Order: sequence, then C-alpha cells, then structure tokens
Amino acid sequence: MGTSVPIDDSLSSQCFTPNSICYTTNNNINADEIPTIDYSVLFSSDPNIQAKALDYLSTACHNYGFFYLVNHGVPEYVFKSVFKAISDYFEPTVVEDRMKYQKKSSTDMIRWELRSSAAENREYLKMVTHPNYHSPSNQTTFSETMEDYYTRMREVVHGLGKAISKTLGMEESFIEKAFKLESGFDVSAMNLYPPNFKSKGSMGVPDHTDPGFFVSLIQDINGGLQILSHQGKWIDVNYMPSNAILINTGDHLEILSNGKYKSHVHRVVVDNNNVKRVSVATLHGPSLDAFVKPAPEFLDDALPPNYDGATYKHYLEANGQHLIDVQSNIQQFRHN
Ligand SMILES: O=C(O)CCC(=O)C(=O)O
Ligand SMILES: [Fe+2]
Repeated sequence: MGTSVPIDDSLSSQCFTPNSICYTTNNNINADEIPTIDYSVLFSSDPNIQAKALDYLSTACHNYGFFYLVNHGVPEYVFKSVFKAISDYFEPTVVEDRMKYQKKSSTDMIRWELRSSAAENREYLKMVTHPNYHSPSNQTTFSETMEDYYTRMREVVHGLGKAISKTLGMEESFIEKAFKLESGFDVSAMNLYPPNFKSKGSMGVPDHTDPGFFVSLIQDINGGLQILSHQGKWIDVNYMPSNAILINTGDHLEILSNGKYKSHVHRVVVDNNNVKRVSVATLHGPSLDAFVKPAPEFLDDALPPNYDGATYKHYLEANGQHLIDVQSNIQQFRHN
C-alpha cells in the first residue's frame, strides 16, 4: 500500500447529497475512477430519474463490476460501532480467546485464522451470518453490534437484487428467485491488516474473485485494496467516500448473466506495518440449494452457455473446501 489515504469526507459532501445527481453528470467515467451509485435514487418515484440511475448502475456492473454505494440507509453510527467492535475483538493481548475458532471441523460456522507468510498477511474472523447468524458466544457486544450491521445489509441485498435485475432487462424479482435470496448464504470476513504478529511480505490477500451475488466491503481507512479493471490495470481503492460501501459483483452474477456482468480480480497489499486497517468483506451468496446456471434470456445461437450449472453448495465445495472458505471455483465451471 505504501501510502494510506484518510477517508475523504469532502467527497461525500460535494457530490452525494440526496438530490445531487452524480450519475447524470458523470456518465463518462474515467477508467481509473470507481463509479458511485446513489442507492436511494435507484428507487426514485420519478420514472425518468430512476431510469437514468439504473442506466448508470448497468454501466457500473457491465464496464466495472465494482462501485461505491452511497445513501444506502445504513447509518454512520453503525459503521463506527462496527469498526470499534472489530478493533476491540482483535486486541493483541487476548489472542488465545480467538484461537479456539481455528480450523477444527468441516461443520464450523465460525473460523479464525492468523496468516503471516509471503503469500498472505492478515488476521481474520469469518462467520456465517445468514440465513442463520453465528458469532462467538462469549462476545455479547461484538455479536450484537455485528448482527445489527448484517441485518441492515440484508435490506441492501434485496434492494440491489431488484435494481440489478432491472438493469439486466428482467422483472425485479429475477435475481431474488434465481438465487433464492430469502435464504441466501452470507459469510462475512472481518480482516485486520497487518496481523498482530506483523506481515512477512507485501501481500495482504492474494489475487482472487469471490463467489456469490456480490461482496459488500467497508473499511476504516483507505489504502491497500486494489481491483483489476477490465483493461487489465490495477486500481487503488484510495478515495472511498466516508460511509460508502464498496460493492464488487461476484461469480454467480457472472454465471447467471452468462458473462454479461463479470466478477473482478482484486487483492490487498500491506507493505507498511505502521498502518492498521480493518475491513469487513461480506459475501452475499445464493441459497446453498439454489441451482445457478446461465439464464435462457442470456443465451442464443451465437452465445451458448459458457458455464456449467451447479448448486451454490456444490460450487463452494468443488475443490474440496469447506463452505466457510467461500473460495471462487469459477475456472472449474467456465468453459472458456
Ligand atoms: O480486506 C479487503 O479489502 C478485501 C478482502 C477480500 O477481498 C476478501 O476477504 O475476500
Ligand atoms: Fe475478496
């Protein structure tokens, strides 16, 4: 990361007040910029405004695969409480408490790891947060704070399900039905960079895409996350507006849309042990029993299905992994 850039409050006040229409003035997005989507405008009662907002969302999904979401309804105090709860949880002196969630059984719904190697440098806690919420039983404040955040995020999952369905030219319940979102399988990773035992290299998390509908990411400080654009250029996520949520579309939107909306490679670099960064990356997936395949509406003679269908559970376990690993296996399901 080298430099870390404080979260920029001025960006949000300049551009993202509820009535400012960033998406109309910013249609020629600079290739290095990450598009910003105003969530509230996607549901505007004015059909013209809503159509323009959906148009912009479609560009963001098609040309980028990631965007900042603002005016999403999750209040600022929730973000502050989440970062405090996670920082307290990762308190270095009580690491023994966390170790009991180290990999033990294939049915674990909570997993703690401390990775400190040339390949990966982070401490993380992963929890299955939906359809059933799991959290460490002896951490009441932490568990309640995080549950509040995840419950609010479920509203956003359903909202983006509707909006993104429309951008695909489908009825608004299309994604909801295809992914059985009501029982969608969510796994959240709370990450601390560098880990308390210091990094042993510059890689926080190596290059990867994520499975699922999309990943929502929040962070307490800018700097470290990089996304590979369609043009093959690494973009630094350095100017995330305060209280924004970074949305990164996942493998299953790619499969469902037969490659129209692609999931994007990203990574985290941490070459500076002086800067502490906390992030929460939540993978919002289809239901484990949802069979996801390219929808017929995205197929024709010139565009046959480019992915094999599978249940989400089968997809996640295809490489012998445990569900909570939520690793991408898209190369096994993609034809070319
Ligand atoms: O911490 C971050 O910025 C991203 C983490 C990530 O990509 C993941 O957990 O899948
Ligand atoms: Fe990721």
